Amino acid sequence: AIWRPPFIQTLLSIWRGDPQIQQPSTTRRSSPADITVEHEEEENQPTATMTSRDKLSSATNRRSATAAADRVAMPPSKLVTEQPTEISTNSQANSSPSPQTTPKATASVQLNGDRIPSFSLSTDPASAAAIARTVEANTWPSALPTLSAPSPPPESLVRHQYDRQPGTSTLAPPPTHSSKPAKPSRKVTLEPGRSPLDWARLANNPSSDLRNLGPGAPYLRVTPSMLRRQTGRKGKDAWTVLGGRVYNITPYLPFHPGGEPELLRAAGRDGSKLFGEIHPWVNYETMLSSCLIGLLVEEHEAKSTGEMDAMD
Ligand code: HEM
Repeated sequence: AIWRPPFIQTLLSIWRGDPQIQQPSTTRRSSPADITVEHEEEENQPTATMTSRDKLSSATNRRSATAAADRVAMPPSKLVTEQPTEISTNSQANSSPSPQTTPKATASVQLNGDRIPSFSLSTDPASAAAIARTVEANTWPSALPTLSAPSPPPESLVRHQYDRQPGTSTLAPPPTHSSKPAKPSRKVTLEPGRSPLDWARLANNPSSDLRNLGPGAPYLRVTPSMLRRQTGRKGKDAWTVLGGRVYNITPYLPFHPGGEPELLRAAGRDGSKLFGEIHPWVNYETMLSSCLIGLLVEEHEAKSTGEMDAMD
């Protein structure tokens, strides 16, 4: 083989129309084998004047000479020889097998001025480390969107939106005095004709004897012993004491909104405290005026019906 300067060989290759020489790729690794294949196809065209041995010898000499010249003339790819320091230091990761099975994006940082990373699919285990170090080095262009996840909403907003307590809707009207009381009602369903108006009509009828003492009977001085016998049982009327006065509550029992058993709790004794605990606003004096028996007196004070008339 005749020694020729490298640039001469390069010019010859360009003149021959070798695509590998005319359009060198910056991303593909140029190897002498690649170029040799091109020449091999070209040189394998047989001629009539060459023997098979001459053709073999000629082709071999040309290939070796061309490959040697290309190695000198064509600098290796920068991606192969000029790896960043941080990537080349991960040769240990290259040698050890990685359990990663899915392809990962790899960063190849070009050091020709613009530090814009490019990515390609690869199973190289050093790629992840290269990406991480590239990001840490803040080489991302500012125009590219970041991959950071949006921050979650504040805990207070989540709690107010999804954990609203019943009855606290912002659409509900503000609480007023017409709202139901917290204590459940203990009223009972009364029989027809037992309404407060029915009671008022009956109580104001002069022909009604709600005292059950006979027509024109005077007011009585009632002793505690007399009161205890008026329990509403064994055919006797139910008397109670409200504010020192004795009333016959027997005719009112079917009209009592709280039910007869409730009203009978005060029968035969002083019901003032019990009454005041449940409904002190009720005007019992007016409602039971026609049921008045007399005054509660001490045991020795009960003398005559004449004194009972003085209660008026
Ligand atoms: C002293 C024994 C009495 C007891 C233990 C008693 C008990 C009750 C109870 C438990 C209620 C239902 C309260 C509710 O949850 O709404 C009630 C209602 C009522 N009671 Fe009595 N009561 C007594 C005497 C009387 C008397 C003497 C009168 C009148 C003559 C009366 C008139 C009423 C009225 C008008 C209501 C309805 C109150 C309302 O609409 O809020 N009670 N009573």
